Amino acid sequence: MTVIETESLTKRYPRVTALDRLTVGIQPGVTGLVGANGAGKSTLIKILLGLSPATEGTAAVLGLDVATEGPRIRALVGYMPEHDCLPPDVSATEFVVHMARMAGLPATAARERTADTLRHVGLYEERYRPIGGYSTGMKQRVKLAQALVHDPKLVLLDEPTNGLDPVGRDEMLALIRRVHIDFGISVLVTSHLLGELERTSDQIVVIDGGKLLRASSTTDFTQATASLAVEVTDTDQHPDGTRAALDAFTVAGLTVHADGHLLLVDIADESTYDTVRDAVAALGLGLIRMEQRRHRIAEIFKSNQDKEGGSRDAA
Ligand SMILES: Nc1ncnc2c1ncn2[C@@H]1O[C@H](COP(=O)(O)OP(=O)(O)OP(=O)(O)O)[C@@H](O)[C@H]1O
Repeated sequence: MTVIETESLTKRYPRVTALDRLTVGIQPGVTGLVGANGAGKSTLIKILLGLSPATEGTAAVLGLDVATEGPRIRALVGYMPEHDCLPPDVSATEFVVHMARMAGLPATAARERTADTLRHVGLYEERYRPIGGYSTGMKQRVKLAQALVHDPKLVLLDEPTNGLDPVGRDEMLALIRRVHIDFGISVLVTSHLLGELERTSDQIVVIDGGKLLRASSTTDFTQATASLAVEVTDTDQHPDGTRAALDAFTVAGLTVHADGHLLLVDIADESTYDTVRDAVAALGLGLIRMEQRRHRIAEIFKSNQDKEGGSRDAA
C-alpha cells in the first residue's frame, strides 16, 4: 500500500516553479522529505492536503485524489505547519480541544483525547497556562498534539525541529518515531537537515528545485551516500603507501579514488570495512584513519543531474 503517490506533480508560481514533474510513491512508516530552503517541501504538503491546487500532474493521499477529496483527506491526515501560528492567549488544552472539536470529535471525546495527546507529547501541568509563555519546544509539541488529536492515519510534519536546540531536536525526533511505533500512524516529516531525518526515517525522499533527486529506504540511502575515508602510512617496502593501497583496493574490487593522502572508498556493504582492513594488513602498512564520511548530496546526485542537464546544489 502507498500512502502518498504523485505523478508528474508540478506547481508553478508566476516567478518560480516550486514543484517540477515530481513523481514519487511513499510507503507506510516514517518518511523524511529533505531539501534545502525553497526546495518545494511546504508546497508539496499544501498540495497533498488539498489546500493548494497543482498546476499539472496528480497526487493521491491514502488513495484519495487531492484535486477532489481535500476535506476527506484532511479528516484522515494531521498537519503540523512550519511557522508559529498558535494563539498566545489560550492554553494548550483549550487550543487542542478546539482543534479536536473542529475535526468532528464530540465534546467529551475531544477533552479525553486532548489530555491523552498532550501527555503523549510531554506537556503536563503547563498545559493549562497560556501558550504565549511557552518555549519554542513546548509550542512545537502543541503543534504536534493538534496534528494527532483526531487520530489520523497519516501526519505531515513541516520542519518540526525548526528553532530547537540539539536536545530539543533529539526529543522531537524521538517523539516522531514514537508516533509511528506506538500508534501505527505514518509520518511524512520535512527538514533541510539530512542527518536528523536519517536517524528517524524508514525512507528518505530528497528534492531540490522542485525535482526529485532520490527516493529510497534509509539503509540504501546511507549506503549510497557514505564513503570510507582511509589514510595509511608509507613503509620502506611501499614508499608511496597511498598508491599501493589504492591499487590493492581496486584489485579487491572496491571503487576508490584518491584525495591527497586520503583514499575515499565507496561502501558497497558491511564487507567493505573488512576488505580495506585486510588489504592494508597484507601490504604491511599502518592504518592512520578509517572513518565513514558523507558525500555532499550535490555530489552524489551530480551524475543524475548532469544527465538531465541540471546543475542545482542541494543541502
Ligand atoms: N504562495 C507563493 N507564491 C509565490 N511563490 C511561492 C509561494 N509559496 C512558495 N513559493 C516559492 O516556491 C518555492 C518553494 O517554496 P517552499 O516553501 O515549498 O519551499 P520549502 O522547501 O518548504 O522551503 P522552506 O523550508 O524555506 O519553506 C520557493 O522558491 C518559494 O519562494
